[in-house]
Amino acid sequence: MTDVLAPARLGPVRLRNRIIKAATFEGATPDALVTDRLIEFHRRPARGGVGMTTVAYCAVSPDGRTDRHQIWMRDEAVPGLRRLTDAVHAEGAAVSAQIGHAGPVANAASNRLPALAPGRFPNPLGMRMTRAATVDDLSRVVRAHASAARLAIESGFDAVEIHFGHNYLVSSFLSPKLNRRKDSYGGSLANRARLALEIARAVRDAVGDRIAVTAKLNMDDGVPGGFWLDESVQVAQWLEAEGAVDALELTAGSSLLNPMYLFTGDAPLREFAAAFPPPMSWGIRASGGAFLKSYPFQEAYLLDRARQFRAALDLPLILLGGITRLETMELAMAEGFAFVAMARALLREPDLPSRLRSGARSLCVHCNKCMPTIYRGTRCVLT
Ligand SMILES: Cc1cc2nc3c(=O)[nH]c(=O)nc-3n(C[C@H](O)[C@H](O)[C@H](O)COP(=O)(O)O)c2cc1C
Repeated sequence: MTDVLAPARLGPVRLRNRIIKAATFEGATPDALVTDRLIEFHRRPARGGVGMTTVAYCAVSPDGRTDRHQIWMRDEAVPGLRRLTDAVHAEGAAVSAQIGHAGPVANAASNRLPALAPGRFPNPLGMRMTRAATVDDLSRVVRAHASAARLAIESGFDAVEIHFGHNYLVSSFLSPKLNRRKDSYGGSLANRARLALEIARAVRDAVGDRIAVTAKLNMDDGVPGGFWLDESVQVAQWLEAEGAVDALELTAGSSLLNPMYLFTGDAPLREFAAAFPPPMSWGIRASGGAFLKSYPFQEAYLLDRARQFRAALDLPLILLGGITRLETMELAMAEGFAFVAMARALLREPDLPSRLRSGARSLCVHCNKCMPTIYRGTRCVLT
């Protein structure tokens, strides 16, 4: 059986094992540039034994950030990113840059730029209306992904992960609920998936086989009328046919409409509301139960859905979602997944991978109180 702790190939890159640190926005880039704190954030899981860590989030343009404190890929960011990738490599791990455009999840007020979306609708984070993207906007976004991927190579990254999930821009185009366009980017699934495929192709053309390309794709949005498995499997098959990605990481949920669906576990309503100034905090508290719905946590809670992709594709797949134990990783390997990705368990214990073989158990309790810390420096509140 495939050993999750043995070296593996991800496209052109060799990883020392099959455990990937999933993207968790670090809240460590106040000037939208790399800081020592961001480097330390990634050095820890690298030293702790992951095969690859993922820097989140590297927006492809200033309006593609969820807020103005996030890095966007530009020449000025390269020297800092180079220091970061050197630090991770020195620990023996590889490093991926999550690139993407936040679309309707962008905070327009913070960015001082409109949030792009398939159409015009309220953007709760910036308390503004989104701007319906024109075809020219979309071409600019496609080119920006290619350029971000080229900068990732220049910065020493081993991979880029394109964000196709969580109702960020591409995921909002995939959603039949959010995308009501009448042009060639709306309507049929082929039209709603056009942006995803154009971006994947542009990124692959830009990087060739110099680095690995992965995409983090929503299997479902967790929203009535949203993007659902049957459509997502088809999009994954189109991505496979394009040969544009070396692996797919399977996720779920909507940062815009149902954030807890991403995570499962407790909904940290009080802590989340406290992360915002009034009147946002009052609004969150008032509508909290509806916005921050809690779902019971289960080990490998995305596995049932991910199996449908495993059955329909040859492409290497990365299983994500509530993976905390070596047995679960072994199960994922036995079921044909090529990698596993972990987020919260590695915030709790960045060195967990190095202790798995000796029987270590994760101390993460899925309280999700790490989630609202993204505004002040992402961390596990229990450490
Ligand atoms: C604090 C925090 C920040 C996150 N930030 C991102 C992000 O920037 N991009 C992303 O795609 N997912 C983000 N996620 C989601 C994780 O990558 C992952 O999909 C989710 O936590 C489920 O994995 P887990 O059960 O191993 O935690 C974040 C999760 C947490 C807890």
